[in-house]
Amino acid sequence: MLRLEGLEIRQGDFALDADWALADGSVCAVMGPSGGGKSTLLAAIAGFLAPRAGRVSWDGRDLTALPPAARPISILFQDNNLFPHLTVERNLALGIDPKGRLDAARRREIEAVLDRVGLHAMGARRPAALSGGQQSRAALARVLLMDRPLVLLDEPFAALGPGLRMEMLDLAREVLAGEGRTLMMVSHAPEDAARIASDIVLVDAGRAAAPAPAGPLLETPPPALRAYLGR
Ligand SMILES: Nc1ncnc2c1ncn2[C@@H]1O[C@H](COP(=O)(O)OP(=O)(O)OP(=O)(O)O)[C@@H](O)[C@H]1O
Repeated sequence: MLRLEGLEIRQGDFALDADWALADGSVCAVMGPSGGGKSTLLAAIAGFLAPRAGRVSWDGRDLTALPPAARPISILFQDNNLFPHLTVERNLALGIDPKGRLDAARRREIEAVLDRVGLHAMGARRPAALSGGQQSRAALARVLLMDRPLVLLDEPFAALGPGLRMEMLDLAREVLAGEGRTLMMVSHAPEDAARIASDIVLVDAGRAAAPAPAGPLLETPPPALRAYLGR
């Protein structure tokens, strides 16, 4: 279980506090006004930003002092973080081994995750030879291969058209949350949250509120969320 205990994040003049836990297997949308601190919250959980006070823990283990790579977390950003000069297969291999080694067993493992995300036999291509949606699938395949229990999505599908974005959200839920992983995703689109989120964390006015069930919150949004949803 992810737990944020008395977490205080400072970034220049900007301050954000959080004190809550997120149940395992949740699909949690992180919502709130622009500049409210959604990406900052994810960066602190992932370990790219050291908090001024408090702890980030997973299953009771304090992660606060650990570098990002040592945390049970993978993070997916909008640009997908695929190296353009490397094949999809090599990009995926780098997700689990800093040297990106490819032996026969590793190749089979990579082929299997590529199949799961709908990229059968595309491992030899470079990212430029894939469509935008296929690149998103490759990035998702790398997260699958990394097999960490907490996955943070910082608007990875925002550049895709609405139909394709929904397809990718469904796929993310199916292949990631479907196996018991916990998902947190920053989203600007209420329909994203309505589609896959079990919970919503509202980030506003210097505070990341505790996760609350998505259905009731979207149905009767509090003022900060209503403004954000444009209602
Ligand atoms: N490196 C930095 N130094 C100082 N302040 C920063 C830095 N990066 C971001 N900020 C500030 O931190 C606040 C939160 O930014 P953040 O990107 O987390 O917001 P967000 O909710 O993700 O916004 P958006 O929805 O626009 O992406 C903003 O006020 C921003 O100006």
